[in-house]
Amino acid sequence: MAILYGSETGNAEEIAIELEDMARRLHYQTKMDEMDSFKLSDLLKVSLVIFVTSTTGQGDMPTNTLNFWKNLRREKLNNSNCLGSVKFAIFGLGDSGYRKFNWAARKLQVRLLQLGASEFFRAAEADERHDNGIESIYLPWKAEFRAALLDKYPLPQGVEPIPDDQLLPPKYSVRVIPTMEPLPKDNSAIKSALYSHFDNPPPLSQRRFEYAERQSADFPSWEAREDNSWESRTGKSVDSLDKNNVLKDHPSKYAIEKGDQKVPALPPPTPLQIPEQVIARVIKNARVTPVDHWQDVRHISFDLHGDKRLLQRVLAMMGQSVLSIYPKNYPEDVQDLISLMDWTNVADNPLDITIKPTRLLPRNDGKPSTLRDILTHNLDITAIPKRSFIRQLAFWTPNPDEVERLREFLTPGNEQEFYDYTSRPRRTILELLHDFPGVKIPVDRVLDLFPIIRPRDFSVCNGGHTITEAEYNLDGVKKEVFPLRVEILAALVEYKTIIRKPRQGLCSRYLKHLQPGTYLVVGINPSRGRNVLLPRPRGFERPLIAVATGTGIAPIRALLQERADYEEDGGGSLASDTLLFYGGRNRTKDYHFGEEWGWYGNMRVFPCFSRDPDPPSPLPIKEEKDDKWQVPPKTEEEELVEFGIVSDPDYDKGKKYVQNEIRRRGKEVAELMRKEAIVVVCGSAGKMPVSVRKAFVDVLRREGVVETEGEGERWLERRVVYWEDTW
Ligand SMILES: Cc1cc2nc3c(=O)[nH]c(=O)nc-3n(C[C@H](O)[C@H](O)[C@H](O)COP(=O)(O)O)c2cc1C
Repeated sequence: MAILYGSETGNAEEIAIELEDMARRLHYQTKMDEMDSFKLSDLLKVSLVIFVTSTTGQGDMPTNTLNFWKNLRREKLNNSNCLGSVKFAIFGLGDSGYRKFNWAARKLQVRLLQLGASEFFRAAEADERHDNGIESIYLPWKAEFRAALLDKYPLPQGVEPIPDDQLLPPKYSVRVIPTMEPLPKDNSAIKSALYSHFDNPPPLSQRRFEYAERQSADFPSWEAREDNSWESRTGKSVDSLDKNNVLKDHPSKYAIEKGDQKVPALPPPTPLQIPEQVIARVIKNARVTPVDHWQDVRHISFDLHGDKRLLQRVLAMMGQSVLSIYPKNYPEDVQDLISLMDWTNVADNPLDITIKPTRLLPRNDGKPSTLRDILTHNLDITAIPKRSFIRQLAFWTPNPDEVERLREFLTPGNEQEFYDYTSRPRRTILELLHDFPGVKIPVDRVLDLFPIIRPRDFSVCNGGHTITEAEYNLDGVKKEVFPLRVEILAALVEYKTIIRKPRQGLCSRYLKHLQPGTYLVVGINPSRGRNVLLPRPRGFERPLIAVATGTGIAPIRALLQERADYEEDGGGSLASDTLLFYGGRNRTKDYHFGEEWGWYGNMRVFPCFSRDPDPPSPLPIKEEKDDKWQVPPKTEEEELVEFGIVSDPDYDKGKKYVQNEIRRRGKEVAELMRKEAIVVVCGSAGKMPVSVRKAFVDVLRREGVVETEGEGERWLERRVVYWEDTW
């Protein structure tokens, strides 16, 4: 059985892990992986395929399915019945707050059926908005699915399912290499990496990175060698800046500072092979909201260095790109886990990893990772524990009370208790392990147990010439590659939970403490909206109606800067053709980039702040003509209801939201809609995009562009470009 998932934040992956565990207990040979790791022809080699996929973007397939999906959609497969022998089932994950609920799963199902595959069990569509989340659909579906498997494909006589309390063999293979043991003969990569960096030079990007570091005037190598205050001051690990050498390759033999290692406050730079990677040097990390504001929003600038071709590609993305930051765990948390699990003696030995999850990125210098490496860079030890983690944990404690408590969480009917212990207080894996001191996870099971850290994506918030404005010289040294400047606007996830513990997202904590001068390895890719928003040259000559709430302004600012450049370059005139609706809480607190909008002569900005006391701007003057909106005359209250301004009293009443403002500016909006504007809506998911779309349809009707709501919807689908990026 193949279990193939498409997942952005790990929910679908967790379901896939659970389904694999179930299938292994029914004696299936399984292969569980990202959809993209599977070729179409591989589908013909397995008896059953389970697809588990979430939906992202606006009804889009997740990133790790895009290759597979592209292959599946190839035109030459049409009418070929090429998947005639494939039997499949689909579990979809979505959020009914989005218009295109569970579209990825639906699209996949339709295409598989078109190509002749048959569905051997009913598809399910889980909704994150459901009271008990995805589980409320998943748990009963899984039970039925298991029963259907046993019914349709019964086990041979005398063979029983493996009970849940019996340990399955590990899926991945991890072994600690004792320091003095001769290296495995069959593993020449490890051998050469350990013994000689000449055989195995680091990739060019790593060498450039090290070169840049050494050239940097603020890297005092002598000071770094004499004491490690530099390390704790800058958070950079000195070791990672050194050339590969025998001292580094055999630290236990040659280490100078034995026993006197100060733990740096921040994790060292990522030594991982990140796809589409560039080196980013932090230039600025400024909090842009006042300290008394509830949310810490950071405006962070980076200079990008790296492969020239990739940098050219970044330029071509014209600000419509996404920076993927790979957060890491803090040394103190890693050490805490190492001590808790009794791994101290092996934590810094190289590991021999032969079978590993696809998403586990190897080191970029070809060297074997140590346990401490993978705990720092690869494994998410502060994630909220999922079911599959707890299930496995019960095997690793000798304490029967702990086993019982762990198993209780998973007993059907105890979903609420599980939720109250894990998600509600946002308890971390590390905290859970402190609650169960009997648990000692063997090193060879770490990859089976811990989830892998996912990169966090941030929309680049600058475009046009601001991308190429970075200094060509770094500390007076001529660079061999030219840096680009990209900026992000990141709202940090920090809050107190019901157990009153302050919480920080893994990436938020990492970003919060990033110091200027720090180097990171990041990924950069075009945003999903790029092709929609930037068709040259016509795209820039079309009017723009932009709607942003909070940090949703990021991709819009990049687009505005790109368009302004186009105009300056004589590409065309955008005069009076841009409307920006911005929604925040308070003008003085979260009007991100508000001071910049005056620079654009051709743009009208309508900011609205839900928590500011200033009154909403007056309703538009009604035209006293013969249109049907005139009769019968309405009271002001009725008018507010009609225009949807108070349609949802709890949400809208007395407040200023972007959708209200769109209705108030109906004339200007309709004028640009008639000129086939590009409409972009960015910010929080849920009610905002739904209300905004409704407001646009109302405006089209009210201004006589269309007659009915259905026509209004069609106008938005076909006559304008309508792009949503909400999360
Ligand atoms: C940026 C973003 C866009 C989304 N778009 C949709 C959508 O168009 N339709 C839908 O049903 N769910 C949508 N969702 C909801 C996800 O499918 C849902 O949260 C799911 O549990 C995520 O699973 P994953 O972690 O495996 O990706 C979206 C979520 C995010 C964060």
